[in-house]
Amino acid sequence: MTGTIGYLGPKGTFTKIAVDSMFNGEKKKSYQTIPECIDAVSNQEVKYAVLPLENAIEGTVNITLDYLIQTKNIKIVSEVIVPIRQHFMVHPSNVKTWEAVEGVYSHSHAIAQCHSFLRQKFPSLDSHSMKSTGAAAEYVSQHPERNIAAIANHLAAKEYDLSIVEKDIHDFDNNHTRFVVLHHNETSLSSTQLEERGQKTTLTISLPSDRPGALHQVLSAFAWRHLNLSKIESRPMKTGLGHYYFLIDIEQKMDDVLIPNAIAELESLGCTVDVLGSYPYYLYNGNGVTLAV
Ligand SMILES: O=C(O)C(=O)C[C@]1(C(=O)O)C=C[C@@H](O)C=C1
Repeated sequence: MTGTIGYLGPKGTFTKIAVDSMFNGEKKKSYQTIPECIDAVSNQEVKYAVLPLENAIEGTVNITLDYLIQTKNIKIVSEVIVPIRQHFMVHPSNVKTWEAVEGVYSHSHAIAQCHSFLRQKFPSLDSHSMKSTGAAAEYVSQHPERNIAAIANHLAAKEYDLSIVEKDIHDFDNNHTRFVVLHHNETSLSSTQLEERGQKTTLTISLPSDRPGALHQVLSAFAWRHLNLSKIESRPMKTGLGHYYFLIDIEQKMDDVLIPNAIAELESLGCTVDVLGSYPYYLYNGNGVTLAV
């Protein structure tokens, strides 16, 4: 694998952990926002982009999904699932006063993953949404004069010299995020560092309007072929109230018969189907790969 890899940075983000678990030795370039990173892979400024798609507590990262769907020339070529541990951190000069912080900074998904902790410990604390957890940690490190905190991971604490004052503040233990690797063609990408956990094919399906039972017919095209679905989600098409498309993950790779025939059946019902990718997925458990901080 050669070529630059784009990711949601700066240093110390969860996406940086994901990108390092998949790519070792390649040049990496951080982008401040998800759309900028998607544009970079679409314009071939970078070869691959790694971005968060779904979190076990907070659900889909809508901005990744929406841009992925709108940007027609990129596909999901691989996926890595990363455990997410959120910590509460402050500038070292504020360690003694951390229980009186006047604000908390983080990515909106990270704040949402720690909702119960924040509600119980700081019922009236202002939370500020930042472009990433890494950007929040960087901001807190640059403002020692303010008694503020960031929610971020242990690498961010190390990177920006912050002190973790409360560990593992996410509301549920089994916190994981799916990160997708995007590329401007359809060739799936295998990791040389991680063990494969399975294969998936992701489709978007828009239903014909005003057809009773259309969703039932869509699902039965998969059911009678014994195609196992691991996710179904609806998203607004942004063309008007009540207009949705469905995002479906099939738990197998694209084959020559079953999935193409299911798609043909859906198209004959008047559905529009797009394949967002057919790719292997991996679990990074923190072992076996040395992460470059
Ligand atoms: O802000 C980061 O560190 C990210 O990599 C983004 C992101 C997300 O968008 O969900 C990734 C994983 C965590 O779920 C929280 C934040």
